[in-house]
Amino acid sequence: MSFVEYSELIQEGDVVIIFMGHDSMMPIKVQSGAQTQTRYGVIRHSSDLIGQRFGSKVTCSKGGWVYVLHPTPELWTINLPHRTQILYTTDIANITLMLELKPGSVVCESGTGSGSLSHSILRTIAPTGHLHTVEFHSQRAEKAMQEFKEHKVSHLVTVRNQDVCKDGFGITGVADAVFLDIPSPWEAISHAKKALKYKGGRLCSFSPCIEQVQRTCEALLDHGFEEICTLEVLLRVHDVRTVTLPLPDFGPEEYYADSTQTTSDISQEDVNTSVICRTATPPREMAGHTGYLTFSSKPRDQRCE
Ligand SMILES: C[S@@+](CC[C@H](N)C(=O)[O-])C[C@H]1O[C@@H](n2cnc3c(N)ncnc32)[C@H](O)[C@@H]1O
Repeated sequence: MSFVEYSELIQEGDVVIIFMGHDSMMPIKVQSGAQTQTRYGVIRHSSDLIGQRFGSKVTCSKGGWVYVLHPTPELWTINLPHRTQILYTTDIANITLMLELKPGSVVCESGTGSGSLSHSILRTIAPTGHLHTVEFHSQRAEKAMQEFKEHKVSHLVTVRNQDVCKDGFGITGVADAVFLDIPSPWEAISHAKKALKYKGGRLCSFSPCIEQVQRTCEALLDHGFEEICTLEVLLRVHDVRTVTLPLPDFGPEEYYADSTQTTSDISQEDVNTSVICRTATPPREMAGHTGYLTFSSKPRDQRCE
């Protein structure tokens, strides 16, 4: 199992997502001889998991069943152990699109945090790209390295335990894109510029407060970045329900005289009845603020042509 390649069968050491419902999942590491307790009973790793197909239905000791899913970055984001605030898939999808990430991209990221975004970046840039991720909290950097190894993506990522605002990303002129999720991104813009390719590249900074956005935009302008644009991505979940609606009033009966349908074709019952239909309504209020995403482009460095 790897986060960047699909495997058919579950093996010792794999991470498996135990799916008990859309809002009830947990990640487990498969170890022969180990057991995992669920509300449906025990799952025995040796007999119930190892050698089974990813996606199978597994019956637990109390007779209930769960699905055993192959991990994906999306499933990891909603199941990972939180060491920090994390980015969720709605923002991650836009970051991936707007940074123009693709297989082979070289990307810089800081801070690594809990590695939620890192896993999505890695899946997108595999098999030939590379992620340089910088985290100044030593235990978080250590834990991220360990997870990348367990998830078989460590060949695609370099974790540096340093302050990105002081020491930068540790590379010069090779990145296609830079992503910042730190409290003072404006202090890292010069380092981002240095890390990006001489022919240019894309930058994104995530900040929850508009004052942080303002300072970052000023720093981006000072360093010659172009196409600066800030987005807030809101997930609008529509509520699907059944409603009863009165039939529309098409006016007095004589109006039917000109139509192909005559009044005798329409029964009084039809005219007076309501229709039952399925409808979807958006929420009246949106309490979904995560943060602002500020994107910009570094233009080609004229001096290096
Ligand atoms: C909100 S978390 C990042 C979460 C990450 N984007 C994710 O999706 O899991 C911010 C991280 O940045 C780190 N950090 C803050 N300032 C930093 C700096 N100057 N250099 C390196 N890391 C920094 C913090 O230690 C923290 O782990």
